[in-house]
Amino acid sequence: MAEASRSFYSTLIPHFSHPLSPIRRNYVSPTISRRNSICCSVSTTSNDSTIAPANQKIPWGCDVDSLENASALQTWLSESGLPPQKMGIQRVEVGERGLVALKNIRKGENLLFVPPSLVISADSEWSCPEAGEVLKRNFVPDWPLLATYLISEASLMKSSRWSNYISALPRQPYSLLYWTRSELDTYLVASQIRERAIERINDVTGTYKDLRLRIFSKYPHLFPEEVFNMETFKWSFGILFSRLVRLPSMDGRIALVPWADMLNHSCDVETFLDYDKSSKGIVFTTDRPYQLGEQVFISYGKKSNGELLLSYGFVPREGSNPSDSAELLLSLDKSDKCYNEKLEALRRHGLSESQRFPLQITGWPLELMAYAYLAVSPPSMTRQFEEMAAAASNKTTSKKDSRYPEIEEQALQFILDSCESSISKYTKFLQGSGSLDLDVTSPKQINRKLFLKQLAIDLCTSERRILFRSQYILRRRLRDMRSGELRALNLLNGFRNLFK
Ligand SMILES: C[S@@+](CC[C@H](N)C(=O)[O-])C[C@H]1O[C@@H](n2cnc3c(N)ncnc32)[C@H](O)[C@@H]1O
Repeated sequence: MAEASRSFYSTLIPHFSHPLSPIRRNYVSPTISRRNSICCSVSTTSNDSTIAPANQKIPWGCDVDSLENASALQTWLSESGLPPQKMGIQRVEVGERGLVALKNIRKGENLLFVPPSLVISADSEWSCPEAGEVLKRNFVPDWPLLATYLISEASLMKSSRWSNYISALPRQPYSLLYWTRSELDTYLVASQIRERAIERINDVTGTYKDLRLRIFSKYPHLFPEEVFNMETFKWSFGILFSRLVRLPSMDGRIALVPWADMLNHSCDVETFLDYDKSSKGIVFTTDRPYQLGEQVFISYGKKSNGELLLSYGFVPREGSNPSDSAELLLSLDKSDKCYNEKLEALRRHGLSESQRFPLQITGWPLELMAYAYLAVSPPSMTRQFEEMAAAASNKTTSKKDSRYPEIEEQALQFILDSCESSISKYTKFLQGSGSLDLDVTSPKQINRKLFLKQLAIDLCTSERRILFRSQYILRRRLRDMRSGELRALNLLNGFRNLFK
């Protein structure tokens, strides 16, 4: 459940990179439910899955709302050293299963303690030690290592130490990893999160293919294809994306924390899981009081609605997420006389001809403005291309707030045009999708397609709202700027007439 976005909280994580197949680094948004949030169904029946046909059923895990497996997990955890807790697993309104207060809880109270012996990390012992040694000898990084570990332990069923934990994990975790390419293309046509989902799917596919080529194929007795295949990797990565925790007090180590990973996300809370050095366990302290029976939440990090959909498969209620953002795509004009010079300058700073920038309801980043200056600057400003490109990159060292008054109006108009073309894509999708308003909290209640469509509608509505706000601000600024110019021109003409 961590996020390795730029801010490294102990959040539940989506971002991984692996040296086997280098991940493409994008400009990451700095910051991404109706009544209650709704999740995406993952039980795909179509066979146009981007990764692999989803016809092979994962033989482990349970239905996402299974309380039976969750209570077996609770019993096993208590027997294995989990101290008595102030919360219990129950069916909940937000997130299907979750943790609920078993007594009144004060603000600032420590609500959870999971000993390190019950945590899964890259250092965990393998039931099949030989398999673990092979991966470590090949310097497989933490993300793919943990994904392989999870499959390896899951395949051992009852003989794995983690059998009760794995049985309580969702058989089909929610996330955009489970949307087929045609679902992404149809429902997320307007949103930039579609690109992020495709990149992520490609990264997972690439990681699996690299592991297969370099390791699994060489040790088929340790990694048989019936067990270690694309489908099982999709499952294990889905679990990692939606449940992994980054622990700041352990140098940002990533881990699966059974029990703690039953906590659902709320945009209203700011508490995170972390390792507590004095009590030597994973803890979390409440930032508000809870009453007996109330659902307890943590924060998965300051993520936009799109990022939450991407990794966790749900979209918070419109306007309820202060970290929400919508990505705006800006591109250089290919017919620009200085196109090549601008592109080279961008490339020198790790950028390309098209870049995504996050817009928030409160405004947009300086990098976006710098990119816009570069995009509209005339040949006479060639000498400034370099500093504009540097400011457009997200490197903290470059000066970002340079202003170029002579092209400010064109830059703002350029952003406005991109904003309006993006709005029209959202509007086309939303109008085409009709006013579907399904009051559902479980994917089981509804046909998969309708369910995904509703998620897409929720996402697009919230992203378009941010774009509308930016459009309003941009139009107002341009209007003020132009009326100011007009006034100055009138004044000048007045003087001229006077002297005539
Ligand atoms: C770390 S798990 C939390 C426990 C999970 N509910 C379970 O029963 O296994 C993260 C998953 O919980 C669900 N979830 C968490 N917060 C949610 C929210 N605010 N709204 C809807 N679903 C949520 C999503 O399915 C997400 O992928």
